[in-house]
Amino acid sequence: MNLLRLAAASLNQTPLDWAGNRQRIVQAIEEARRKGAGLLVLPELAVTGYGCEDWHFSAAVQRGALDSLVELLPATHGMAVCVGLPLFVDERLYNGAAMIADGRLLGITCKQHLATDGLHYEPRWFRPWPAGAVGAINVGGGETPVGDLLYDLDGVRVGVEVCRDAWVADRPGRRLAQRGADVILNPSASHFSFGKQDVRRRFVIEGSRTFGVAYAYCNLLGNESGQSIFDGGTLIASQGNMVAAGRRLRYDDFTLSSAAVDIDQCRRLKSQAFEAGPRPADAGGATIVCDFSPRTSEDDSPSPPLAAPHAPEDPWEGSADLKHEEFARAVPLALFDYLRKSRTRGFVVSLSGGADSAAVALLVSLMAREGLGQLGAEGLAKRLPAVPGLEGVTDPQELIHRLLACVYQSTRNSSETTRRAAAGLAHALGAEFLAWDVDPMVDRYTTAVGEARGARPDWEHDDAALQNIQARARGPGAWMLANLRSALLLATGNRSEAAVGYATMDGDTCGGLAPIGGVDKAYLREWLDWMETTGPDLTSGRYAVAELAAVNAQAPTAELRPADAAQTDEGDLMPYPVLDAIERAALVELRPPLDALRLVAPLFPEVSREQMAEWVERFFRLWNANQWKRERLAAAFHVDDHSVDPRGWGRFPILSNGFEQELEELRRIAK
Ligand SMILES: Nc1ncnc2c1ncn2[C@@H]1O[C@H](COP(=O)(O)OP(=O)(O)OC[C@H]2O[C@@H]([n+]3cccc(C(=O)O)c3)[C@H](O)[C@@H]2O)[C@@H](O)[C@H]1O
Ligand SMILES: Nc1ncnc2c1ncn2[C@@H]1O[C@H](COP(=O)(O)OP(=O)(O)OP(=O)(O)O)[C@@H](O)[C@H]1O
Ligand SMILES: NC(=O)CC[C@H](N)C(=O)O
Repeated sequence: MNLLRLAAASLNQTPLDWAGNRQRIVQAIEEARRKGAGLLVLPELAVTGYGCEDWHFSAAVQRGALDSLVELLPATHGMAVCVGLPLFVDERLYNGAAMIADGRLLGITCKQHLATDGLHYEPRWFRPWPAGAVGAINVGGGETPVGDLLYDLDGVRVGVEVCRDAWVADRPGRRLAQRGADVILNPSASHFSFGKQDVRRRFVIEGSRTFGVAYAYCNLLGNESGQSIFDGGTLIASQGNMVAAGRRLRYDDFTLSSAAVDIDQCRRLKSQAFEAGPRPADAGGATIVCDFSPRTSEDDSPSPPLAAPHAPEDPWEGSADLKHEEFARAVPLALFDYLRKSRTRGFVVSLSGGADSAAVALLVSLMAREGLGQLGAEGLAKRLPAVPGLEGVTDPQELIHRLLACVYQSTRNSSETTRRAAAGLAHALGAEFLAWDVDPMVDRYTTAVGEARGARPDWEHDDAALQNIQARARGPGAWMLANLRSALLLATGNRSEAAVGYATMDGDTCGGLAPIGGVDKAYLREWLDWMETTGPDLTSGRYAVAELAAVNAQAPTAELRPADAAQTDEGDLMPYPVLDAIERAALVELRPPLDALRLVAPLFPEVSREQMAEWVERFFRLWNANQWKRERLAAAFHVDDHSVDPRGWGRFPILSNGFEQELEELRRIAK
């Protein structure tokens, strides 16, 4: 048998953390060696971190990456390892993946298809490497080939697709297979979004089947640099079957999977099924030959196909509620890494008893529970050295009490229902709960401004100003509490309200981080219902919060107008499911108002066309008027396939003509 034990590791890296990134790389190499692996793939740009932003341009960073690579060489003794780093060649910067074998740097493959989609802006820093081209650079005093390379490790031929290379129709994998690749490695930095792992599984399995290779995929893990979440979730496929799949969304520094693949069987499949045509004479590229053999010991056997294409330890991956499970894991992990990497001591949430702030507090508690479940008390305390007093805390409620403070801030328009819901939820989670009244502050401002202007604001004429002063009066106290605890103030805004600016700037937008800014309100309410009755299947068991009933029973309301106005969000705006449908038509599909109406109207047959036209117009007007606000919202995690965050997915001019002509057309035709 011609067996090779392949390993793929996901790493929780941090931009510019030279020593830490190296340490995790070395730990993964050691673990792979313990598992008997001969070849290991590590994530894209793992040496520097993927999210270095404009510091990718820095010559010092580029030199630091090569120095780090040279330092790593001895750690690869007895193994072949592929690891990503930026590379400056002939006045241009490339996204590279170095292949090291038994301490020797063989070459660096460069990414051919840069990520430009969604929240990726790679072409700002990197250039795509032309297929077939080969160059050279000097690393550590030696000439190293770079570019479109195939590595021949004592007869086992290994090629590399760097992340997006595998997402395009014209995959380099096909040419690598034609040139004789037995194995393709994919070092990735592929951000989390709902359901996306299934796409990755498909191209890994299909790559292995159609190219007749063994395919090993790895990704970054956790919240690397602030906003993007990475799943981890290593994958290894052979002959069209998944043979290893790592666990996703873990709190570890790294995770590793390995599988033994039979190179002879891959070659058999290739000769029987791969439409390679004649071996191309002019495909270009270079094959780097090395006498190091990555093959496994005699007593290994080929790994059998997995029963399901995900980690066998994680049945939640096959759940009908996968989206809810993913949300309950991805955002808490992102919060954990944010807390850890920002070296702050915990979180503060202004808790209203409504859905948004309840969801934010709940996500923090899920972070604490799952962090404790996965890492144990000692492991968790070690990962959060900036938070005092965590040593020996084994009770999740006690842990949450240390990490989360919630405050209810009433005005005369607050109700007993919301106060009780807030107190009940904070208690159920174990969070510290405080309450104070902000009415005196609201009164002071209203009186002072009114007296100075010679007219006290009233509800008939000054509705928005009187609402906003209440939301703003809640800011200073919440910030003060965050300062006192050296904690992060979490903003509670969701994507639906960001789309239409339904929030007070410097009021309920206060905060440094917006955990639910990436999801729409209709989904959030669905998730909260599920959290009340079912909940995720955590390490410590299934976790549902019955006390959410008091939150879920309410219609979303800002509670800013006097009680007799019976204010609701949907009364001010439109039903949230309608808002989300218009948002998708307008922001994802970039449809003008009339097209949006034609798309959305059939989804809600109970709504008259006139009413729907009014809501479509309202959406476009509010969307247009509030770009400036979105530019100032706290950073949100990217979790859905789109977002309204101008730093990431959704860009729009702050000033524009506001669809005036298109809205005129909408009104004319809708009548
Ligand atoms: N293009 C532009 N560039 C820069 N700044 C711009 C601007 N246009 C307005 N502005 C400024 O923004 C101000 C208006 O913005 P802002 O003060 O935020 O207030 P605004 O957007 O007018 O009103 C806030 C809305 O959010 C709702 N709300 C508030 C709080 C909580 C909740 C809830 O759901 O709980 C809902 C409230 O019912 C109201 O409909 C203007 O006075 C002006 O100074
Ligand atoms: N009485 C309150 N005490 C503390 N914070 C409040 C209070 N009222 C509003 N807030 C803050 O303002 C935010 C915005 O209110 P908003 O109504 O949009 O959200 P919510 O009350 O959490 O949910 P919902 O919209 O479903 O009622 C809240 O999430 C909360 O952080
Ligand atoms: N780093 C990348 O190349 C990302 C590619 C791909 N579009 C993804 O999101 O996974």
